[in-house]
Amino acid sequence: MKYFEVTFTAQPCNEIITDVLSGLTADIGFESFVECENGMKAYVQQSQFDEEALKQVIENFPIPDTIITYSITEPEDKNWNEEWEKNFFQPIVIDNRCVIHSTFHKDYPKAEYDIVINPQMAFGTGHHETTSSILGELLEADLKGKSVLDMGCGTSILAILASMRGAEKVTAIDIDDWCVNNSRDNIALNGISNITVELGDASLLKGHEPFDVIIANINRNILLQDMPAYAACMKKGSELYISGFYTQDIPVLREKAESLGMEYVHHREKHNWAAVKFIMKK
Ligand SMILES: C[S@@+](CC[C@H](N)C(=O)[O-])C[C@H]1O[C@@H](n2cnc3c(N)ncnc32)[C@H](O)[C@@H]1O
Repeated sequence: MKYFEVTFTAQPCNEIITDVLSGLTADIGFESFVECENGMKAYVQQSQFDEEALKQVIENFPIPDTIITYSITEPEDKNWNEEWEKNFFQPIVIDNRCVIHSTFHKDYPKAEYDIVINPQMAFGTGHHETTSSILGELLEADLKGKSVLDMGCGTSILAILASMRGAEKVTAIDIDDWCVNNSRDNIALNGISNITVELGDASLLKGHEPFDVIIANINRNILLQDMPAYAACMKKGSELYISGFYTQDIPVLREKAESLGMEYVHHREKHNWAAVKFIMKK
C-alpha cells in the first residue's frame, strides 16, 4: 500500500485548527495525523487521495482568517514500514479477551483469542481506535454459524476474529491489492480456511446473497456512498457495524442507515472516533 505524506502549514497554528483540519481530512480518506511545527503531517493512501477534495477543504475551512498551505511527498514504503514495526507495533490486548501480536513478538500476553498479524503496510493491527472498537463489538456479537462480510478488510484482522468467534463463512474485500495479499498471508498465519479475500469495492456485492453480519471500517464518505450496496446484501435481522469516522458524523450516517431500513442499536467512542451498530428491520 502506498501513502502520500501531506505536510500542512497553518497560520495561525493552534490545537483547534489542527483538530478541525484532521477531522475534515479524515472525512476525505486521511488516516493518521502527527502535529509538527506550524501545522501537521497527515497520511493518505495514494489510491484514496483526492486533491480536488483537499483543495475544497482548505478553501472552505470553517475558521475565518486561517491560511493553510500544503506540500505532498511520498514516504519510502520499506523504511517507513520497518520503522513502524520496530517502534510502534507492540502486542495489544482487547477487552482482556483477544491478543494481537506479530510473528516478530516473542513475549506477549495469553488470551482467549490469539491473532497473529504481519501488517506490512496494511491498516489493521488493533491499535487504531476504530479497529479496536469493532474488535470489541465482534467479541460481544453472536457470530456462530453466521455469514460475515468484512468490507475494507486491511490486514483482515476483523475477518480473522469473526472466523475465530465461530462465523461459518467470511468474505473479506479491499480495494487495495497490497491489503488483499497481506490479508491472505495473515489468514494463512492464523491457520484459517473459511475466509475468502477479494480485490474490489462495493460493486462486487451486486446480486450477492444476504450476509448475517457486515463490518465496514472505512470512512464517512465511502460509507455514505456504499451503504445502499451493503443494505442490498442484508436481510431482516442482519447486523451492520461501521467505523472510520468521528462521533460528530454519527447523525448523518444514522440517517442514511435508517433511510435504508436499518435501526440504530448503539455506538462506541474512543478519542472521538466512533463505531456504530445497526440492525436491518425490513
Ligand atoms: C481504516 S482501514 C480498516 C482496515 C481494517 N478493517 C481495520 O479495521 O483495521 C480501511 C480499509 O478500507 C479499504 N478501502 C477504502 N475504500 C474502500 C472501498 N470503497 N471498498 C473497499 N475497501 C476500501 C482501504 O484500502 C483500507 O484497507
